[in-house]
Amino acid sequence: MTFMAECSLPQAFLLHMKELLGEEYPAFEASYGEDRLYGLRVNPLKISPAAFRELTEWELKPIPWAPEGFYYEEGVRPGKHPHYHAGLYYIQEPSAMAPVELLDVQPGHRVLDLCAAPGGKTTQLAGKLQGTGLVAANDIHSERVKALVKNLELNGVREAVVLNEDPAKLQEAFRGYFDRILIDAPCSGEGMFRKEEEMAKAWQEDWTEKYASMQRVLLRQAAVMLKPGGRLVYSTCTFSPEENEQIIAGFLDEHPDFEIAPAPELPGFAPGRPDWVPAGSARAAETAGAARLWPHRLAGEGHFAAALRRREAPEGAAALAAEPAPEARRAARPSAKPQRRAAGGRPAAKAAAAADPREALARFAGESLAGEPYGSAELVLRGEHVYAAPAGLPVLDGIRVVRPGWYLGSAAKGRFAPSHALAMGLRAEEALRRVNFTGGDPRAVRYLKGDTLELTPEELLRAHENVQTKGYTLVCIDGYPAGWAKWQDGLLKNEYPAGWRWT
Ligand SMILES: C[S@@+](CC[C@H](N)C(=O)[O-])C[C@H]1O[C@@H](n2cnc3c(N)ncnc32)[C@H](O)[C@@H]1O
Repeated sequence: MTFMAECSLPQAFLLHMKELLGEEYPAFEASYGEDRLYGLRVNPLKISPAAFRELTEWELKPIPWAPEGFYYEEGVRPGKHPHYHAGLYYIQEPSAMAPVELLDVQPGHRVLDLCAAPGGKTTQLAGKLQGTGLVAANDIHSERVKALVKNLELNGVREAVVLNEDPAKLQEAFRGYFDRILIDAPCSGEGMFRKEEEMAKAWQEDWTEKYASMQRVLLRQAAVMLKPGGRLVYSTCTFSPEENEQIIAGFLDEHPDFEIAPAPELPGFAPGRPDWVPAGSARAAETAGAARLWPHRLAGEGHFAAALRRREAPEGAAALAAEPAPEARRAARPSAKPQRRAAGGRPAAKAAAAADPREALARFAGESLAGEPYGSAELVLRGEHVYAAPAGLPVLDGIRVVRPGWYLGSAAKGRFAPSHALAMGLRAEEALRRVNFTGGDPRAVRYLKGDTLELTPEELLRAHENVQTKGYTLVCIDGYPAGWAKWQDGLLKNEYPAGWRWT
């Protein structure tokens, strides 16, 4: 027995795995003696994997199942690099990159990430959407939603709405609405033991049943929100069949309009195990189409993912099944001109009575942006705060909406203060005034620490000579936005948010 298995893994877990894996068990157990693996995923909303590999000095090895995923060497600290603060990559465990790859997200899709915090998979989904469609990122725990919001902002995701709601309440508003749904379910986390020893210490034998009952409910709720012809991926980072094949088999038995979309044959992926489903399930055999990522069969900590397709409804029934909820119908009504409404049901006229933040935004855009990067998005107001909401969302009255869209900034007394999220969602050339530091320039880190910097007028890059030197300046690192500053008289006044600073 390895040191790790002997010292820290729960005995009941090991016995269960031994029983399940039989001959394969020694290899599984030995994997706990191996070093954990480190992964990052390049953010295609910012940079292509090839361009990032050119830019970085790190040695990166491709992760076979994720085109943007790479292993990095132990000792590298990707969270402590200016490129991290420019949102060029997300640090993610390699096998956790698999579920989104099975979801087959295409540009223009409406995607739901039902259990999204802290947002690793949401940022991956957003990358697949390439700035089109929308991703609704939901999590039931409000504290965890804060990290989700931050990660979406850091990664420059524009087309996201962030929800903090019980899925039971989402069902009506989003009935038959989504093309793709990811349920990265809360689970007993057995695949995290090598990465986080604390998880192994906390694990309890009854967790599998506790989580399985939550997972059954989540899957049923998600199914209601999927369009006929749509696809849903259910994933966990645990090995127990009770939380994996048994959940899928039970769901298929209850839902004749769903079928497994078999996982692609990728290096190291193992099939699901129908033999681990107790007798009595009519559709257990189909669970072979799921993917199991085992730590002894591939370079990753372990995951389970099953892709499910909702069959197209027969003619006639199709219209009924895809019928959106009344709220969705109202919002989906075509209008001649993009609506500009106040959030939370407040009449737009009332919200605009004082000074309209949208006018302040338009003035700011004229002075500091090349056009209006939020395009035809619906501008949503919350007091003095302005958001660009993705098109086609249903009305979300009664639902806790943490972010109704891309947060653009706020206007107090008619002056617009652009948000950090706006800076992170821009491309460098969308700002009229910018400064660029290389990743190796000490001023990049000083900017991220919140320092005021000296900057000659020659270093200030203006889109054309009519742009005033004084004003909001987009600070870029190796050409990628990292935040705002204000240039005046040779000084770059730092606008990097206090809570984000490099420490
Ligand atoms: C495995 S984690 C998600 C990790 C995330 N997908 C990522 O890649 O960063 C599961 C999440 O489910 C959330 N959760 C638990 N019960 C939930 C429920 N009933 N509805 C929505 N989210 C729930 C937890 O707060 C937790 O953040």
